Amino acid sequence: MKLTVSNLSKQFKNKSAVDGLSIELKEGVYGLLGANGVGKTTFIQMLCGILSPTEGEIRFNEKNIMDLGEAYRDILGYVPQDFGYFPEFTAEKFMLYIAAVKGLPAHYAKESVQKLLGKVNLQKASDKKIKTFSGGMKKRLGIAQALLNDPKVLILDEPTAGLDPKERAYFRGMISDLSKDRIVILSTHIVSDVEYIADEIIFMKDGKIESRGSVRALIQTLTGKVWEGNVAEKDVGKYSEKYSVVNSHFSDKRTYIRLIADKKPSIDFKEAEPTLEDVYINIFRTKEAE
Ligand SMILES: Nc1ncnc2c1ncn2[C@@H]1O[C@H](COP(=O)(O)OP(=O)(O)OP(=O)(O)O)[C@@H](O)[C@H]1O
Repeated sequence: MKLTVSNLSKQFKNKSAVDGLSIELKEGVYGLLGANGVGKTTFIQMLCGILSPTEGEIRFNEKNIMDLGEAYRDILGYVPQDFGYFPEFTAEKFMLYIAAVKGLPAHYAKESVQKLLGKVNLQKASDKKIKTFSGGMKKRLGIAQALLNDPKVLILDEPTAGLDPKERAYFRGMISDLSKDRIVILSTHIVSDVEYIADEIIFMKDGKIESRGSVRALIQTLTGKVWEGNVAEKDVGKYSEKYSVVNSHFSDKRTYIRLIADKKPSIDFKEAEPTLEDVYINIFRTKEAE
């Protein structure tokens, strides 16, 4: 199974939201990371066949998804950023409604609705109206509806926005469980959402793929380049002008700084273990500086 994106572009008037993007995706979890506005949603909407590209194409197992039409929608699950949740519907009624829209047979729908509500831990809330749900419950319902057709390609756009840390952790576990035999694409600007569950990270910037690889490989690119130290407050500006500062905070009369540099910046610094957050900030900071 593969999803092949070739030279994909989307132009909105004079704005190029996606710009000549090519990638091949196989079974596994992909974390699509990038700051707000880099083109993630536009890319995802094209992957779902909701938006048509200005140029290029997307193929599922060598067939253009636009030509596949309904057959592609049958294998696709999509959790959009904002979902129209029908506040007066109960969770079960909403799921049955989506199952009908997806054309699933009624007897099969009834059974899988209960199973899926269980999977996302909403079984007890199945007869509660959606307007009474917390943000996390709505997100979980969004995932459950996307799974109704047992999709081969599952796409989630900013799925953890508005969730608290506990809900985020629960969500990560759930995605890991779902990833077998599927292509799962998870778009986010939050590194920790994908750090532990993605087989591959795709950094997107200005409508293009800036960098990609496994978490481990990406982190390794910064080995020996991440430093942390405590410096006098008057020197903070000097370091932030010269280096990519990942983190800084004032503590105990001095300022703690974590930065990226090819060589040890001064005797006040010691080498630190790189993280994916460092990679993210380095990519976006370096480019901004240019
Ligand atoms: N329908 C549209 N018409 C004009 N410009 C658009 C349209 N949709 C998106 N854009 C622009 O294209 C760029 C990419 O937007 P997109 O929503 O894809 O980014 P994103 O990475 O998903 O950001 P976010 O996380 O904020 O949704 C932005 O500059 C945005 O303003």
